Amino acid sequence: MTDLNRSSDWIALEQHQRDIEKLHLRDLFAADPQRFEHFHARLSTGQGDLVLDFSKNRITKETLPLLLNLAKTAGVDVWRDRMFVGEKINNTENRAVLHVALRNRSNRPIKVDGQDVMPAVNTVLAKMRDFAERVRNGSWLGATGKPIRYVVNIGIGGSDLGPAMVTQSLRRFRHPEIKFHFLSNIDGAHLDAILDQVVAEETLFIISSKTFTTQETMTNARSARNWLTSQVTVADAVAKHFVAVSTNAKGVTEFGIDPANMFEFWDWVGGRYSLWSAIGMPILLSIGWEGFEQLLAGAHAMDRHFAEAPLEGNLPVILALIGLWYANFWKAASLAILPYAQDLARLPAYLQQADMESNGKGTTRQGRAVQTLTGPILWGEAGTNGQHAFYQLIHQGTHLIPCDFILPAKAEGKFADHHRLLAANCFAQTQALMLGKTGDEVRAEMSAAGMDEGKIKQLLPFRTFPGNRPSNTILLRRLDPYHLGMLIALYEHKIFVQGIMWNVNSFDQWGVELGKQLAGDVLSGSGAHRDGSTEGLMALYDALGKS
Ligand SMILES: O=P(O)(O)OC[C@H]1O[C@H](O)[C@H](O)[C@@H](O)[C@@H]1O
Repeated sequence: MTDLNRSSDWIALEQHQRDIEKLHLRDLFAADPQRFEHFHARLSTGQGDLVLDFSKNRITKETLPLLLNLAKTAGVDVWRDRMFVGEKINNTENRAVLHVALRNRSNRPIKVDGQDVMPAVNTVLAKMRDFAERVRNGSWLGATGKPIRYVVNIGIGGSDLGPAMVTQSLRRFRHPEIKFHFLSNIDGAHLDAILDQVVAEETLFIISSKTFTTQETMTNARSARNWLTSQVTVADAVAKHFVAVSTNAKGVTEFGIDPANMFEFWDWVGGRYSLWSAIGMPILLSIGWEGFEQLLAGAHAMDRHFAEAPLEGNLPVILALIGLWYANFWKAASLAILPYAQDLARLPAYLQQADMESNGKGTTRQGRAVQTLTGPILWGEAGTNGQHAFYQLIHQGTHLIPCDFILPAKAEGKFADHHRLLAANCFAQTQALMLGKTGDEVRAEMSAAGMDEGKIKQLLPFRTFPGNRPSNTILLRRLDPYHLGMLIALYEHKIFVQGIMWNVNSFDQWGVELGKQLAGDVLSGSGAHRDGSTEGLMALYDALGKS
């Protein structure tokens, strides 16, 4: 395949960027009162509504068609179809990429190696449902006969971030009597802090690990097991207080967990795409089967849209193209995710793994060095908190930071009256970024406030805002399982499209291996890869640790 950045489509986009570089969004809006109409897309199903407003971007009506040409040249639609039929598009691991099968509520057969995966998916879902119902209704008892009141998920990366983010995001739908904790860090402080908040006899530990070999998870699991058996001394304690989610049945059995208490998934589920699988067990325990099914249904609705909608009206495709437009043609290195919903506070962390572990790559699918910038540095924080911390840089700093604002429309909960303020801030920020504030406006404002000319002159440069800073706004009808499913799947497919266009394999993660390997060397004292800095630090660590 020829590099996309040498194609005529790419060159046309470079030229187009130069042509519109000087245009200000203010003027583009003034020139086209219908700009919002032209530049927003919406997925409405019976149950859900998700709107993507991309009008506040540095684009004209020529931009998207040019980007769509590039998407077609890259074969986005062909690769998308290959994913949905279960082809092994994860070429470095020779695996299919089928998180879409986990939420395939139509049950249409999807085959891997000639075998339909749907019966196995449905069997595990049924087993999960049965188990979750017993825990939730109090009929699953701990070893001393008490119902479960605490769930501790032990996992890291994809076996932590998805369930933790979704459980927190769907706080309002949670089981009223069960508390959830997510243990991930190898730092004993994490385990300590969580064990302080639970009662052994009423605690269920879920060991979540695709491989069941991850150092952090296995260490925490062993320590948790020791703690539990020291607290609950009756026979069979582990069987009543530990379940496992994994693809590695052998590892689970060796750990001492009954295969009956293991929930399986498969190698065609990437860790960072696994919350829809048995890895979602904490979500299911928290919100119950109906909620979990809604989460799957919302994602499935987005899958169908992604699979079926023409590229020009396809939300994940549009979001991907706009991201690529900034990364490759404006050299914007980062992307800020700004959810205006406190319950979505972990979404940026979740998307960091989803996006950066997927597209943070420098090697093409064919094994050559990529020639363009690839996955963005993703970061963010819930609004309005971020406004009082880092938005300064987004408004007046020297970096171009494209932003995704995310807002549920429905005001809910005990203090729903706050929601108007929240929404007003969200809209105002996107507007401020886009419009900025001209010198004339600042001057008029200051003189209206009675400021003298000397002061006005002095402060003018500091109080002007350049504006022309781009953002998308994603509006959800409400924050519920269905809409969250839509939202997560939107980003998953966005990442997919960008990975195809950058010609990287979004579904491996070799980049995390070296650190793991060296940690092993350091621990064993083999010193195989030692250097002066590391030697020095380790010696001081030993000395200071003993002082
Ligand atoms: O689920 P596990 O096999 O324990 O893996 C947990 C995580 O660790 C790995 O190092 C990868 O970077 C992640 O993609 C993965 O989600």
